[in-house]
Amino acid sequence: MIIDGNIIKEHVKNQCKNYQEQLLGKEITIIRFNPPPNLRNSENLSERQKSLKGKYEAALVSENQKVATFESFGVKVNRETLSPEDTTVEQFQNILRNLNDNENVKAAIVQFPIPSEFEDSLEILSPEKDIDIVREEPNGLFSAPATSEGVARIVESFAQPDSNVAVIGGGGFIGNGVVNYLREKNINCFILEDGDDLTRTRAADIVVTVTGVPGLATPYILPEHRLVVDSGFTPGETKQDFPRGDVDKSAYNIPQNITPVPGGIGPTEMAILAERFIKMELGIELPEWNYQQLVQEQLERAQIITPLAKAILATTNSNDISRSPAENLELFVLELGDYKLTLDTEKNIFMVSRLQEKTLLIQENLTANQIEINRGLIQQDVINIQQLHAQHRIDIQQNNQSRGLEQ
Ligand SMILES: Nc1nc(=O)c2c([nH]1)NC[C@@H]1CN(c3ccc(C(=O)N[C@@H](CCC(=O)O)C(=O)O)cc3)C=[N+]21
Repeated sequence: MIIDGNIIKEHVKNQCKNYQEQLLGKEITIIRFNPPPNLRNSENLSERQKSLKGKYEAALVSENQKVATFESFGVKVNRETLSPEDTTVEQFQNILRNLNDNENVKAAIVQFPIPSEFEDSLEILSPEKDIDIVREEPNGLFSAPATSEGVARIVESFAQPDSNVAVIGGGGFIGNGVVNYLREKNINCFILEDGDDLTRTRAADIVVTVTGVPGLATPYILPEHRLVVDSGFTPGETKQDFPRGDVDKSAYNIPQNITPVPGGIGPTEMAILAERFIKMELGIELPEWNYQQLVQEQLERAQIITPLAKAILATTNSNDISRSPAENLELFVLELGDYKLTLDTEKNIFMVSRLQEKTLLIQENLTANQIEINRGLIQQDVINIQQLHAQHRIDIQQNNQSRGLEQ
């Protein structure tokens, strides 16, 4: 199974939306450095420089994801983007002091990497605003970065009592956080580093990689594992290239379960940050999720909704069904309440989407009789579709009756 981190992200975001009113006026600031000038022109860069440049690019990708996540439940995000050559250490320190003093700013994240001369100044950030533990010090609320917690929570979703987890890159700050979280949960683990004999992962049933070395874990290293969690994220060299994780794509068919890049730990981290903000600001711990349970829940919801939605579309007067684009004879579209129901008779696919957010909730391949996408379905969707279906049946009956009277 390819693990879908967006199921977790949607689940948590939907819960956060319930607290939207209480979060009104609360802000988070994200500070990010542009790459230093020597990395900006892409020619003649050493491998090390290319890798560092990739990390600066990843910092922007992840900032954009954080902005979208927090804004989805009404938290305002301030972006502070700094250029190393135009920023003195003193200016950076003042930015941190100002946000410490700003009562509306409840949390701050400094995106890594940052040029080394600014590192010591991170200490200035108020511990109680350090949602991602960028100061590398536990703050009484959280003990490690959100990424570490995300990785550990996925492992927890799949671990068995006798599991043994190999953490490649476990000596780094994020890897160390993973190891500490796992030990807190009494899950056995051991540490490997890039450069060690990585076939030692064969002693483990679960492998975690947090090295940021793209393609490090190959089929040779991963013969047979219950779960592989890939926390690497290296953007493609050109905009068209996909980002790469630590696990080589050729190994994707080997483990029973794997977090893909993109779509795995990245979105999971966003969910953790959202949970943390709720905990910091409202003192509320959202209920713990288990990935496999979330998938099961989504499937159950989709299985209730799909036949009802299909029945509605099948019995709707063809005058009420549109085609988009208008001339498309294969596409039947019905907008109903907050939803859009689509039947594509060419591809033989039935789809349920949420109208406002344009998110695809369910996609059923009618030929294979298989529900393929089901993320972000909430219990309210089930209730809404059940109500729409019931109302629709009343409408049909009334129409039939009135037609009967006319005859
Ligand atoms: N203080 C700090 N904390 C971080 O957590 C941190 C950081 N600095 N510096 C940069 C790295 C990188 N990182 C990512 C997080 C999410 C995605 C993510 O959500 N990616 C999407 C893809 C998004 C897209 O491709 O547009 C995905 O994997 O599906 C990517 C990268 C966090 N980082």
